[in-house]
Amino acid sequence: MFSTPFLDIPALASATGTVQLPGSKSISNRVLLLAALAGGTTTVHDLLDSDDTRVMIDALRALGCGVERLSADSLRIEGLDGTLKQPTADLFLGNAGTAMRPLTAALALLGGDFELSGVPRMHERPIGDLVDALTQLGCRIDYLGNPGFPPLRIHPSDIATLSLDAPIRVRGDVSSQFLTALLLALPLAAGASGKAVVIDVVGELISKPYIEITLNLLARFGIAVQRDGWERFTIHAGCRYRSPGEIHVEADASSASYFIALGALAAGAPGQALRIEGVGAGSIQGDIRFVEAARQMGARVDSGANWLQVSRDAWPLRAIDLDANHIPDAAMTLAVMALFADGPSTLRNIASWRVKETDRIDAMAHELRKLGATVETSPDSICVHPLAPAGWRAAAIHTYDDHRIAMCFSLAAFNPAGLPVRILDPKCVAKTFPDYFETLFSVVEAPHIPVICIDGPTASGKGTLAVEVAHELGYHYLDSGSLYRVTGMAMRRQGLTPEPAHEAQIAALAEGLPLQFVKGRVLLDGEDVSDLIRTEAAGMDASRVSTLPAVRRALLALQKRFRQLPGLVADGRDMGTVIFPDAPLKVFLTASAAQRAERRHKQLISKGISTTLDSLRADLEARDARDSSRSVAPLLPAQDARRLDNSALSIEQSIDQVLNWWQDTQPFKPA
Ligand SMILES: O=C(O)C1=C[C@@H](OP(=O)(O)O)[C@@H](O)[C@H](O)C1
Ligand SMILES: C=C(OP(=O)(O)O)C(=O)O
Repeated sequence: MFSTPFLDIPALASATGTVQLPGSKSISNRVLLLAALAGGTTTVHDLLDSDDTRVMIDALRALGCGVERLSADSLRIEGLDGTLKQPTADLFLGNAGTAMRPLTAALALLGGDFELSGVPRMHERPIGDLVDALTQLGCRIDYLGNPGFPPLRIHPSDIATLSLDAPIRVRGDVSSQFLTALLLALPLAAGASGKAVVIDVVGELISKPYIEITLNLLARFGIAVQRDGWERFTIHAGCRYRSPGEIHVEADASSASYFIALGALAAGAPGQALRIEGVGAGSIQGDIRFVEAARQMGARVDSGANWLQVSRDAWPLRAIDLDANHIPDAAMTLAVMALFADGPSTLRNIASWRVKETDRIDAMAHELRKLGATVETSPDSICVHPLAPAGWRAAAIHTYDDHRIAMCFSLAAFNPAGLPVRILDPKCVAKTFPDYFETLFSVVEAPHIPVICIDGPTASGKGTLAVEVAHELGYHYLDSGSLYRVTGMAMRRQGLTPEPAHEAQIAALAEGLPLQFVKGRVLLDGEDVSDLIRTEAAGMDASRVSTLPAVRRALLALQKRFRQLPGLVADGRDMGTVIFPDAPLKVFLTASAAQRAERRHKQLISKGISTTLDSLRADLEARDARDSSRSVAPLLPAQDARRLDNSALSIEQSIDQVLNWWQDTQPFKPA
């Protein structure tokens, strides 16, 4: 996950490969609650691991439910079977509607004293219609803040005394999650009372396909519900939750929408499609119908039961006019696709957008306008005009702590103007898809991946500076100075010696080195070799392999391969001059020999190695002279490098300077 203040996505061109998507949020949280309400053990596979499921799991644990994590995406749940082990708890439910609404209903019926709260935005998301329905039944719920909104206090009630004779009326026109909450929880009452429970929906039910997910999963847990149109739902008398034992969660169809759009937008080579695995035509999620809308706009989509294959067909895309009430979440993706269409596109009947993670109609309009688009809105619709190539502007997209805004605006990086897109607070994707950007970067190609080169003499502090700049920008990091040392070490491990006779083998080894630089450490195939490559012998081997031309060529190729999305910070001695001569920012870092000698002295003393300042300084000066006068790859600043003398600067000041220079190269105005 990118936890940086912003993430810059360079202009993207094509997309190919396969993505495996994380589990469905809507299915995961329903299954977790149903497994907790049922008796016995349920093993859940392919569960979504994200903020929304974590708050649900933490809540179930706080209620005394046994939850054992088997792996990152599988859990074993010991159900409560109708009896709470912890009848009092304060539950924090973040911004997860699928936790707040269903838990409110379940806890109101289970009996106990609970406080339910969330992030500030959750306290602005309505819950009054659900509380009204539960109050009619005889449950006691107080608002702790504004009436109609969380936080809530739920008081104990006796399930035996609930009024179940008349149908329970619930409004369905603000959120379908109120009806889902009642459907998931009321089997408790139907079971305990031996009476059928009838729910009547008041007003036109929105987001209907989510009710189908609820009914489908209730059936998997042994609860049959009779549905009469979308107005009346009857839960059979005496029903009981029965665990299916094992259950698999499909991949998230709403998350699939970004990749379906990607396939439609990216100019892939003919016959090359983007493959999406884990969800397909057999999905129980309503958002799979995003495929129909994408096809209407011009995507070519092939599908199997649990896979999709997408490529660009019509170009520009065709404008669309759609009642998107059935796909409220995925429809946001259409609003960004509309920028690439042949006319204005309108999405209608989406008033619920206004009460989700943010007011999504206003937020989408505001951010689309920043890209240059003309956008019209009404209380329940949005109309987006396409952008001509010259109309696009580089924008820093505010994400309002809304995962879907962050994800759908990443698609703007396909703009024909070749502009990057800045996504502010990219970690908001943690709600449902923590690795969204990593997954995106694994299948897209960018014509120009940015590189920041930081070259300079030994002990100038370039390693520390480069690591920090990479960290701030969420970029990859290349410590090129360690490459010959690692190659030497890998060579010895293969039983080879630094002789010309082994040159080809060493070069082959060097080119494929499975190297990573993580938090200032050097990892070779996952093993931390940072200290091993710093020995005297490793230094000797490094300088001997560096004289073999085939090895130098192999390492050149290896270094270039570090240039990956979203960008790279490379430190060394010839990054800006030889390896990445087209880098948009090159920094030549220096410090006085006296300063560098002092820093090195402190470093060695802290490691218990005794030495004198004078001798260190003399060594450094001699090395500088050798480095800058040698005929092969002398240590010289690139012509277009910016010089930074950090003798009198703190590390923070140096980082700020480089980040400011970087900002100057970018087309974004400060956010
Ligand atoms: O039941 C569900 O899992 C959901 C229902 C929808 O909400 P509304 O019914 O409020 O539209 C949807 O937007 C949300 O992301 C998940
Ligand atoms: C509306 C959403 O979430 P929630 O489940 O919190 O309602 C969403 O994921 O887009």
